[in-house]
Amino acid sequence: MRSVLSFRASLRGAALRNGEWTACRRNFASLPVQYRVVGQNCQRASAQRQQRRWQSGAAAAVQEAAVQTPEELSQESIISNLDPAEAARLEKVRNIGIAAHIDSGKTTATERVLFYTGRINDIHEVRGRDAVGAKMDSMDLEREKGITIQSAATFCDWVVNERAEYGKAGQGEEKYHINLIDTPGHIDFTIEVERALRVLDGAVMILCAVSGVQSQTVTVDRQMRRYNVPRISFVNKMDRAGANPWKAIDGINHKLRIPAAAVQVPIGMEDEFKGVVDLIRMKAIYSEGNNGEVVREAEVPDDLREFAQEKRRKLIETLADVDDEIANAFLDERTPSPTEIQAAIRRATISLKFTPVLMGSALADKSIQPMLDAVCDYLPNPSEVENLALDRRRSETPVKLVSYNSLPFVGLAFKLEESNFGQLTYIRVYQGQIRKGQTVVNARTGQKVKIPRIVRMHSNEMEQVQEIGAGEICAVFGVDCASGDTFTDGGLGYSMTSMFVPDPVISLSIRPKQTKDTPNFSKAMARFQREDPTFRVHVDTESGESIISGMGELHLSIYVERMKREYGVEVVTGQPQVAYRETLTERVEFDHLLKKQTGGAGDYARVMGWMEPTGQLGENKFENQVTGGTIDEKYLFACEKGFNDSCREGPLLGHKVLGTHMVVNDGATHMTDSSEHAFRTATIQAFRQAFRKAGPQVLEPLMKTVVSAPNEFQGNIVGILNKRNATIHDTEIGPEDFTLTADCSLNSMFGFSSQLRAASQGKGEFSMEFSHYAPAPMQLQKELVAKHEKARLEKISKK
Ligand SMILES: Nc1nc2c(ncn2[C@@H]2O[C@H](COP(=O)(O)OP(=O)(O)OP(=O)(O)O)[C@@H](O)[C@H]2O)c(=O)[nH]1
Repeated sequence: MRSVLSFRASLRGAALRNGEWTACRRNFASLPVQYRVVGQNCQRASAQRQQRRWQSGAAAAVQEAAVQTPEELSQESIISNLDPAEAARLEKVRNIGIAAHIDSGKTTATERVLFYTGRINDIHEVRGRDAVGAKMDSMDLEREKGITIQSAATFCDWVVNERAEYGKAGQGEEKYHINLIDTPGHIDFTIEVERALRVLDGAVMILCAVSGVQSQTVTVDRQMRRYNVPRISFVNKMDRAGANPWKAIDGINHKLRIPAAAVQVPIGMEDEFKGVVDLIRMKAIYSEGNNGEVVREAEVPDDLREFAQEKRRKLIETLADVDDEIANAFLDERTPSPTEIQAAIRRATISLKFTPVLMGSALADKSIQPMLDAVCDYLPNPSEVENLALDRRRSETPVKLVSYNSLPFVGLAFKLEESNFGQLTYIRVYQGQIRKGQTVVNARTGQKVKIPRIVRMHSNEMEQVQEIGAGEICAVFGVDCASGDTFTDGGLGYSMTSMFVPDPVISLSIRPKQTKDTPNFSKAMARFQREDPTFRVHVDTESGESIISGMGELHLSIYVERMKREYGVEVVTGQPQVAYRETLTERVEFDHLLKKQTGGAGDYARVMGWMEPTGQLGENKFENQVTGGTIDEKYLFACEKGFNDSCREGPLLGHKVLGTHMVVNDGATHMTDSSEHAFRTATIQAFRQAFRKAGPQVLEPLMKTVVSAPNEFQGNIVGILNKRNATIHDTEIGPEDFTLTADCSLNSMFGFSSQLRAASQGKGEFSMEFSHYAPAPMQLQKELVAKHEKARLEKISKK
C-alpha cells in the first residue's frame, strides 16, 4: 500500500506542476489496476482544481461586469435562502424520457409503467389483438402501424419501498412524481426525441436483448449527449430467443463509449426468463401475478451465486474507474456497502460518467418495477441538473435557472399540438410557477399572453390544474407561439437556447385532388408546419407547385395520410425529390458592371473581387475587403443581401449553395444611378457568372444506412445494395441476424423498403439517417443540370 501512496503523491505533484501526467499515461496500460485507479484520481483532482480556479475567476469577472436589475438581485437572495420544504418537494420529482431504436419496446414498457403506477387499469399491447392499442400510441395511425409517430407525455407516482440494505429501514415509503415522455424510434420522427431530450432531466435508454446497440441507439446516444442527459439503460426482450444482455452491455461500453455495467443479472434466459438478481443488495426479484404486479424478493438462487458475485465485482471495478469514493474503497481493499455503491451509481450517472444497466421483459411483464426504482434512485431531480438561460440585458451572459417556486417564472415551450380545443403548448417550467390566469411574456416577441387553462397530459387525455410548480412539465391552451419560445413573468430578460433542428433531406410536390379542398389543405399544411419544425412547405417559384420537405419517405407519407384522415383531403403527390446542394471547387475572380442608363433613372453598380471554396461544405461566407470607400457601406450591405439570395437558389439547379466564400474588394459607384437595388442585382449577376466558371458541382445527400435481417437473406440484400451503388463499411454477423452499415446516396434508395421486404420475406429492417453531402456522380450531375435548364427555358418561352 505504501508504494501505491507514494506513487499517488509523485503523480499528483507531476500532474499539478507541469502536466507530466500525459507522459505517465503512455505506460499506463501496463500498470496494475490499483495504480491505474490512483493515476486517474490524480488526473481528475488536477482537472478539478484547474476548473475551480477558472470558475472563480469567471464568476468574479461576471460580477464585476454585471449591472443587476432589482428582479435579478431578488433572484439571488432567494437562491441563497432556499426553503428546505421546497428542496424536499423537488427531490421527489423526476422528468424522464424513454428513447431507443425502433421497436425496442418503449411503448410496451411505458404501458407497464402506467399499469404498475395505477394510471391505467388494464394492459393493452402495441398491435394487440384486442384492437385497443397501447395508451401512449393514441393516434389511429400509430395503432394501425404499430409504430410511435409523436412523442406522448404522461405522469405517474411511484412508491419506492424502504430497503434496509440502503440504511433506509424505518423511513417507510418514498413517493416520487414522474413526468414521462415516450418517444418514437424511427429516424424520420427524430425531432420528437430531440425536443423531449431538450427539456428532460434524465432518460431510460432501452436496448433489445437480441440486437444490442443498433443504429438508432447511436443516434439517441448522440442526442442525449447533445443535451447532457444522464441515462439508465434497460435491456428489454430478455424472453426472446438469442437474448444476450452482455453483448448489449459490451455495445454500450465500446460502441457508445460510455462506461456501463450491469446492476442485475438475469434468472433464466429466453423463455425461461424468470426475474433478476439485484447485484447491489444481492437479492433475487421476481414479478408475479397475472401481469407481473406482485414483486417478490427472495434469496439469490444457489446456481447463480458465484456468477452474481463475479458481476458484482465487475460493477465495483467499473465504478472505481469513474468514482473517487469507490476507488478509495478499492484501494483500501474494502468492499463498499450497498449504500455506498448506490450513492456512487447515482453520482456517476448524474455526472454523465456511467450508465447502470438493468434488464427485463416488458412484454412478459418482468422486472419493470426495479427499472422504476432505478429511475428514482439514479436519475437526477430537477435541482440537480444545470439549466442555463441567456440574460439578454447583460450581453447574453449565461445564468443558472433554479427550480424553485418562489423565483420569477421561466419556461420553455418545447412542443405544439393542435387539439379539439385549440393550440396546445407543452411547457417545461424551469423556475417559478405558472398559474391559470397569469400573464406571461414571450421573450422572443415581447408579447404578453394570459394563460387561460393549464393541463397535465396523460397521452391524449388531460387533467385540468390551477398551477404548475418549478421543475415540472405541463401544457397550456390559448398561447400563440413558436416551438422553442421562452416565456418569463416579464421581469427577467432571460431566454433559453432552443433545440437542434436537422435540415430536411427529401421533398415532393403535393396538391389537393379537388380544388374545393384547397382551404382545408392549406389549414392542414399550416398546422403540420407549426407542430413539426422538420416538416417544411414552400411554393416552387418556377412550377408554382407546393413542395413539402421532411426527414424521409415515411415522414412525408404519414402527413399525406393524416391529411386524408384528419382533414378529409385526398392529395396527388409527385415523385420524391432529393435536397441537392451546389458548391464550387476553384477560385475565380470577377469584375462585373451593371449599367442601364437609357432614359430616366438608370442602374449603375460595379463589383469586383473573387469567389473560392471555404474549404468545408458548411456555411457560406461574404467578406468585404473594400478600402478607400469605392463602394459605400449601405451598398456593401446590399451586396451581402445579393450574395445571400444567390446562396439560397444556386445557379445550377436552384438548390441551396454550400461552402462558398465571396470577397468584394473593389468597385465603382455612380453619383445618381447607383442604388441598393443596383448593387444587389450586380452581386447576384456576378455570383452566377463566377460560380459557373469556378468548377461548380452538384452535391447529393449520403445516408448512413443500417440494414439487419436474418442471416439467410444476407446474399440477396448485399446484391440489392451493390446495385444501388452503396458502400458497405461493416457487417456484423450474429447467431441469427446480420447487421450491415453502408453509405448510400438518398437518390438511389427510393423504393428500397419494398425491395428489402420482398428479399427478406418481410423480416428485414433498415434505417437511414443523413450523414453528409458529397459530389453526385458526373452523369447524374449532367442530367440534373440539363433538366433544370430545360424547365427554365420552357418557363421563359411560356411567358
Ligand atoms: N418478445 C418480446 N417482444 C417485445 C417486448 N417488448 C416489446 N415487444 C414487442 O416489440 C414490438 C415493438 O414494441 P413497441 O413497444 O411498439 O416498441 P417501440 O420501441 O415503442 O416502437 P417505436 O416507437 O415504433 O420505435 C411489439 O410487437 C411488442 O409486442 C419484450 O419484452 N419481449
